[in-house]
Amino acid sequence: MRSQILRSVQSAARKSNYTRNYASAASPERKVTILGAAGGIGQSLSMLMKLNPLVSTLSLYDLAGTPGVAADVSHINTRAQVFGYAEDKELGKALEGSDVVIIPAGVPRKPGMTRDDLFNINAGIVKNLCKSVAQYCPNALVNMISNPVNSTVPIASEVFKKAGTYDPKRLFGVTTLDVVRAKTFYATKAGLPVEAVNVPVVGGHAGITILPLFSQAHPQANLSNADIEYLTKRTQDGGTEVVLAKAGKGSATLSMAYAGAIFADACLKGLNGVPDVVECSYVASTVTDLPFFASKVRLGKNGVEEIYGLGTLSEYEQEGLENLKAELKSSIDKGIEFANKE
Ligand SMILES: NC(=O)C1=CN([C@@H]2O[C@H](COP(=O)(O)OP(=O)(O)OC[C@H]3O[C@@H](n4cnc5c(N)ncnc54)[C@H](O)[C@@H]3O)[C@@H](O)[C@H]2O)C=CC1
Ligand SMILES: O=C([O-])CC(=O)C(=O)O
Repeated sequence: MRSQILRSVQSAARKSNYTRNYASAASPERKVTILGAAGGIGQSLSMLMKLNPLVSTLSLYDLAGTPGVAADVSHINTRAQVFGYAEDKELGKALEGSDVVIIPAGVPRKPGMTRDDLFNINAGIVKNLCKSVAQYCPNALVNMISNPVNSTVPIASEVFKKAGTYDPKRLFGVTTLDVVRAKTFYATKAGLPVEAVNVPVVGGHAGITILPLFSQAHPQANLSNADIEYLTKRTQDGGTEVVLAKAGKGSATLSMAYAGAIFADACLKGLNGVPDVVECSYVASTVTDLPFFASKVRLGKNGVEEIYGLGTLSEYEQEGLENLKAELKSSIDKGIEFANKE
C-alpha cells in the first residue's frame, strides 16, 4: 500500500515537473512585480497573475501585509515563484529584473469623491515608487492603475524623464476596466453574448474623459441614440456605481483586478513576440493634440509598437471628444507640474 502511494506521489511529481519544464520551455522567464499587492486590487491581482503561465517570478510589494498575501498565493500550484517584500528598504529587491511592474498602490475613493480628490495622496506615492522603478528596473513595462490615472501617468513620465530612463513605449495607464464595462453593458443591452463583443474606449480614465466608441463596437447592434447615451454615461460612471454600492468600503477591486490581469497578460504576450496583441491604453500619444490619450495600441517586444487612430466617430462621439479635452488637459498639466515641483 505504502509503495503504491509512493509511486503515485512520484508520478505526480514527474508530471508536475513536466508541466513546469514544459511551461518554461514554451515561454521565457518573466518577472512581474505588483506594488500595492496587499490592497483590495492587489490581492486579487496577485492571485490572477499567479495563475498566468507566462509569469515565472511574481514579486509582491506593499507597506503592510505582504508576507501573508505572498505566503497564501505561493501555495497555488502554478509556475510562478512568489516573493513578498514588505519594507521600503526591500523595494529595490522587489523591482530588480522586473519585466512588468503593475502599480495599484494608493488610496481609493469614497462616495462623494472624484478621482482627482485622490491626487494629493496618490501623486506622492506614485512619484516615489516611480523613482525606484527608474533606479531598479528602467526597462520594465509600467502598468499604472493608481488614480487619478489621467495625472499619475504624466507624473510617472516626468519622473522617468528626470532619471533619464523615459521610454514612452513602456508606460501605460490601465484603462482596461472601462473596456470591460463597456463590453458588459453593451452586450447586455444588445442581447449579445458578451464573449463575442468588443468596444474601444478612448480618452482618459475619469468621468467624461472616458469615451466609449459604440459606433465601432463589434458586432454592431441596432441601438437607439437614447440607448447609446445611456451606455456611454453608464460606462463613464461605472467606477462611481461601484463606489456608491460599496458605501465607503472602497472602489472597484475585483473587476479591476480582472482588468489589470488582462492588460498585464497582453503586455507579457507582446514582450514574448505574440503578434497582433491590441488593447486600449492611456499612453503618450499624437492621436489628438493632448500629450497623453487612451486609444487602441498594439503591444510588442518593446511595449507600444503602434498607436491606432480614432477611426470614424459618430457625431455624438465627436462631441464627447471635444468636451473631454479641457478636463484631460488640466489633469495632465496638474501631474506634470506636481512631478516637477521640488
Ligand atoms: N485604473 C483603474 O481603472 C482603477 C484604479 N483604481 C485605483 O487603484 C488604487 C488602489 O485601489 P485599492 O486596491 O482598492 O486600494 P486599497 O487601499 O485597498 O489598496 C491600496 C494598497 O496600496 C498600498 N500602498 C499605499 N502606499 C504604498 C506605497 N508607497 N508602496 C506600496 N504600497 C502602498 C496600501 O498599503 C494598500 O495595501 C486606488 O488609487 C484606486 O482609485 C481602482 C479601480 C480601478
Ligand atoms: O472609480 C474609482 O474610483 C475607481 C476606478 O477608477 C474605477 O472603478 O474605474
